[in-house]
Amino acid sequence: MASKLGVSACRFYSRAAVPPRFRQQLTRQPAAVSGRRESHGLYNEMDHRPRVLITGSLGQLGGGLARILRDRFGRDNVIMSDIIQAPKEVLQAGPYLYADVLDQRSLKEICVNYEIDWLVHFGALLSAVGEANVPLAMEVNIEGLHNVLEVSRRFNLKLFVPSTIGAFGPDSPRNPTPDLTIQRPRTIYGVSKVHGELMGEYYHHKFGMDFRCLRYPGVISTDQPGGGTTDYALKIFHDALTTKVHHCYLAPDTRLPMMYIDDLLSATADFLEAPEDQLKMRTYNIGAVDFTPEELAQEIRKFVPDFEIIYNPDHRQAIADSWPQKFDFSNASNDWGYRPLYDMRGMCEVMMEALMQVYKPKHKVAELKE
Ligand SMILES: NC(=O)C1=CN([C@@H]2O[C@H](COP(=O)(O)OP(=O)(O)OC[C@H]3O[C@@H](n4cnc5c(N)ncnc54)[C@H](O)[C@@H]3O)[C@@H](O)[C@H]2O)C=CC1
Ligand SMILES: CC(=O)[C@H](N)C(=O)O
Repeated sequence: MASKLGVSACRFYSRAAVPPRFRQQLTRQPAAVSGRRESHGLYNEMDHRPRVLITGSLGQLGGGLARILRDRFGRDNVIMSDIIQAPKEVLQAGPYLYADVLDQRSLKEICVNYEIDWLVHFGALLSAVGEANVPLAMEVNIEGLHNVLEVSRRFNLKLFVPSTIGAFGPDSPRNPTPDLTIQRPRTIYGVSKVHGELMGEYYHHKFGMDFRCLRYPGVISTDQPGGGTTDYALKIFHDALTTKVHHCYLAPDTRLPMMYIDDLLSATADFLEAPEDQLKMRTYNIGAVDFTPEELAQEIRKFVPDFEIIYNPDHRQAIADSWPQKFDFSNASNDWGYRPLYDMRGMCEVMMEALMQVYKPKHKVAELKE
């Protein structure tokens, strides 16, 4: 497991903007990725690696994806962006820009000036935060999506937009939830994500856009989550290693699909690179495990035997009760070879190992079991 720890145990960040002088110095190695547009001169024309822009990249998922894509395509070919100031580590790790997805003109400028080929659209408000501010969620998640769709159409970009288990609702089959079924979500987050799936597929059929979408489950990592309904499954690990008590806002038997971040990031990078002829659909479910808070607490007790969980369900319970309990991701496995590596035990081990590096000096934890 040790080799995997570095992937998720910290965030990866870079420097503020790429000045023109820096861009002119860029030289890149040839590689076999087709579909690269003609260069207008700032970059080496022999380089066929894609240049990728990630919006909303300072959240839970963006830094990790940037690191994987930089390993594959080169440091300077992956441009992180967001509307907040980046920490020093981000600024040192590669290009970082201010980019507001509500500003279509500046997105266009970035795509032209940096010769962007692929756009990964992570800028969003998650489920719990979205319910607390519906007008802002509509702006960022719907108007922001319209902007990236238009920019991608205009400049012939490959566009990746993640969706979520939250794109399903109480009328959907919940155990398991297939790719194609009833979707009547009850949150603005879910409504905006179904809208994103349908708009992307429409742009694919109408304009031939290479739109790709994965429906993610709750993502487990050591990082700070963005304000979703599945966030308890991250905080519980920190609490287990600090106070040894977790106050859970969901009921003990609330089952939700989840996956460890390393699986999610490799799947996303592989899906981005999958040849078009392998894709029978544009939107796929992916997942790995599903568990309840009580099952997760039991697993954590193998590492911290006196760990306690106290249940106080709040408004997030209704959201969780309307979401899938188990995801059917067989189409992703069959069509483009998706295979998660982490089961629940492996995920708990890697989380505990990573967080013990952070908390161990202050807290004694049971030895990891073989
Ligand atoms: N983390 C998870 O468990 C899951 C995430 N997803 C999706 O994956 C994507 C990324 O998720 P996370 O990294 O977890 O989200 P996050 O909430 O941690 O980060 C979102 C980022 O978007 C940025 N943002 C907000 N308004 C913006 C604007 N106007 N312009 C540009 N950026 C803006 C925020 O500053 C933040 O850094 C989202 O679309 C989310 O819906 C889907 C399912 C599960
Ligand atoms: C599953 C998600 O989309 C996200 N983590 C949330 O809980 O809102």
